[in-house]
Amino acid sequence: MRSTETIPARLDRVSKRYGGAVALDGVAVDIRAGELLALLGPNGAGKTTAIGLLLGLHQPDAGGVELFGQAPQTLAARREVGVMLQSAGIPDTLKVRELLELTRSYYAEPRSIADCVALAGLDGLLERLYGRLSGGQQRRVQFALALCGRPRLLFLDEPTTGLDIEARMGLWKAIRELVGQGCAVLLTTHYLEEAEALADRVVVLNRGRIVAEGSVAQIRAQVDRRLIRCVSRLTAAAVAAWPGVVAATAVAGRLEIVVADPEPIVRRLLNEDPELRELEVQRAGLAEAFVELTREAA
Ligand SMILES: Nc1ncnc2c1ncn2[C@@H]1O[C@H](COP(=O)(O)OP(=O)(O)OP(=O)(O)O)[C@@H](O)[C@H]1O
Repeated sequence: MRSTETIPARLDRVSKRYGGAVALDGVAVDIRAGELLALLGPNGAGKTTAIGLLLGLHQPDAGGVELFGQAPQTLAARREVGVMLQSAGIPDTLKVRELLELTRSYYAEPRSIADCVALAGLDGLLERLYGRLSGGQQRRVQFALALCGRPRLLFLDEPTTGLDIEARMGLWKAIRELVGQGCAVLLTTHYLEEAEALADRVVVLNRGRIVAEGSVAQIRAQVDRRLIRCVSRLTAAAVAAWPGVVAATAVAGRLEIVVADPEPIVRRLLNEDPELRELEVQRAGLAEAFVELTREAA
């Protein structure tokens, strides 16, 4: 049998139902040290359930869940884990410094306050009450609390929601630094550019099943599509019905058309609308692949 002690997190053919609803159906994923795994999927795909199982908050109906080769409820395993969830439940009436000191006290070898401040971008916030911070500042405090115990496994559930661009870039840099130090990270995000920027590996869940898995480049190649953009009087609904068009949408006054083979569609576009402007063709990104993968599976 393969030793699993060095694998920070493992879901081994896990299934979970809530009454009649299947939340996860035979999902197998390992998260390795020094790897950032992005778990993607539309609403209801099973991402939160997967995190809940790994945190020991729920029991699977079938299959196994391990943290560092142990049950997720084990104290020794939990001490290796840092968590930043959507709902934080952090007391409003404590100062940022007090929150950090309290959380650090649970761990054997916590990071220094100065390191936490630097990694999470908390300059000038230590003496402020948590409840009086802006949403983005609170998010950064939550990140600091997740990493202050020097975890070997970090769960980041939509960590940059509500952050401005500068704060988001700062958080990405800190996440890369932690991964570089060997930390394993499970990231869920609705920002596909975040997965493109950070993920070593992507797992796409839909309706409780893995529908695609691999590097960002592999997922993108699995759905090798081109994205045509233009300004045109043609409607998205009309273009969507053309043979060879995978999807067509109107985005901010432009048509965005996903296709496998761009030339015939470009020809037809120019034929049907000689006034068409600002034509661009590019390789489709993770976002387009993701939409198609989750739609195919549905
Ligand atoms: N406590 C619960 N009771 C009943 N059904 C639940 C419960 N928790 C989750 N489910 C169902 O299980 C499925 C998976 O939900 P889950 O929250 O894991 O999805 P998700 O991928 O995290 O979605 P989102 O992106 O919306 O957060 C959904 O159909 C959901 O309605």
